Amino acid sequence: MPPGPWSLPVIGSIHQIDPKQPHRSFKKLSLKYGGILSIRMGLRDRIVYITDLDLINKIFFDQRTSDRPPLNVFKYLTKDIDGIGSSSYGNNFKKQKHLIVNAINTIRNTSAQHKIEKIMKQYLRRMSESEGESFDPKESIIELTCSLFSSLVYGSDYNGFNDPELQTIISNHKTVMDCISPFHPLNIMSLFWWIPNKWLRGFYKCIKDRDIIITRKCYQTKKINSEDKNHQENIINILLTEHDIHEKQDIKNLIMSAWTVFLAGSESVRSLCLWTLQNLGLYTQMQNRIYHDVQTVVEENSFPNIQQKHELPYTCAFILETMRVCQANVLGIPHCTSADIQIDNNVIPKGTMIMLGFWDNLNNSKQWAEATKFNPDRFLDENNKLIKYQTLNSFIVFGKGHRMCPGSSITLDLMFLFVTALVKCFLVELHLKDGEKIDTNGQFSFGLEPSPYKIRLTKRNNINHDNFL
Ligand code: HEM
Repeated sequence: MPPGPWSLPVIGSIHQIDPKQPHRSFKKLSLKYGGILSIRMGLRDRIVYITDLDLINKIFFDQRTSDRPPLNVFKYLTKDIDGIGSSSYGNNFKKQKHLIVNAINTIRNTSAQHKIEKIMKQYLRRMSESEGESFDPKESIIELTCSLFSSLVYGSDYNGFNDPELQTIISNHKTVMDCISPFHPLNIMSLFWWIPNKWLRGFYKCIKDRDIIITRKCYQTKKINSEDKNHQENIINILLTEHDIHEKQDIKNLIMSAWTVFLAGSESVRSLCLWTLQNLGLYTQMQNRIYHDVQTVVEENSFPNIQQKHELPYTCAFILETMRVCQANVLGIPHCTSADIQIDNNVIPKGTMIMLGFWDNLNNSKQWAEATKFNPDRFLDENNKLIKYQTLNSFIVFGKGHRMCPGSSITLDLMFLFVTALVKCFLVELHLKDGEKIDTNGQFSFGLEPSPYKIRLTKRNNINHDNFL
């Protein structure tokens, strides 16, 4: 095993990791032990942490490092059904991933614009009600993202954010995300999975609710009106109708994969929306530039269209730079070895969990000039065209290779419509008390999200909100 800190009985070296900023603790350890190290957290075997970019890229493309660790929380979440996020690398995984990638692409080409536009309008109408007041945007962003992904994945068409089913999904989602954190007591001390406790009770209730809701969705989705198919298309429907299903297990796997897409998508986009709002408020000149570009490209009182992404490269660069500096998945999603392997002179046994230094590489001066500076222009070439992020070796925001995120393109579509529509309607300002400074370090739960902050939205004068919304 690679070198690493010594460990205490029971807790291992968990005391050396700050649960609010684990990526910074891991960075400190890597300065001492190098680009690959091992550490014991709690009662579990040593895990391997890798921050060396060349090694990370090898991990992404090696089948033997493309399993997921058998974490208790994943096991109970998925009930041992092989959904896309948690299943081991193999034929079933490859089939599921292929189906999911195709389903997401179909949605992008059919209903995405219609669905996102409809829900963004609900969100903007809601924001107009609190116009001029200062507020914490977190709750409304959770409602927005859960609503968006309920629509994209299940085809849910809620009449506003107060819908009781949507509210149940939101509250369960919060509980599940807390329990998934690698630093949650349930994941550090596996003992808690067998002793009755409040976390377990909350967790099981969410899983029960989820199963009831998804089952209902699967029945409802069959009723899609074929005349308006394009607008109503959703991921569950595509998966269940367009692919050969030979056995019951296939259906279970597909449904679990769709739920994973809901969970992974809504959670990552939620965090990204919050970072984006914060950055729009922090960098007002950049917000003005985005606004000016949007006014030039998007017609008066028209809602922006995903196709206009190509005409608004600075807006896309702003989104990519937010992802680089404010990467939510600071430690990625853990990988696991499926065989004994040798990495950089170290023998890593089969079944070892591997965590990757995403944040470290995205905020490292070795990879990015003036890495700590927020500078969207780094994603534009000399002709002001957007540089393809796929060509940048160190832009590992979505991972690469076998376990790469299947939601990368739809994330950019969603974020593009979020930023352009919001900025077209409102001036976004941070609300800070006298002398107050914003904490840009963020707080870790499952991913890294901004510490609480308040914003104020002011309506743009030259837009007719009634026509636009
Ligand atoms: C801010 C946006 C997002 C970021 C930064 C992000 C990042 C990531 C990362 C780093 C991984 C793990 C890669 C690895 O293990 O090597 C991942 C996996 C995954 N993401 Fe995303 N993601 C985002 C949005 C989305 C969206 C919108 C969806 C769904 C539409 C999605 C669905 C998934 C799924 C299902 C996996 C598991 C893939 C697998 O295990 O093979 N993500 N994502």
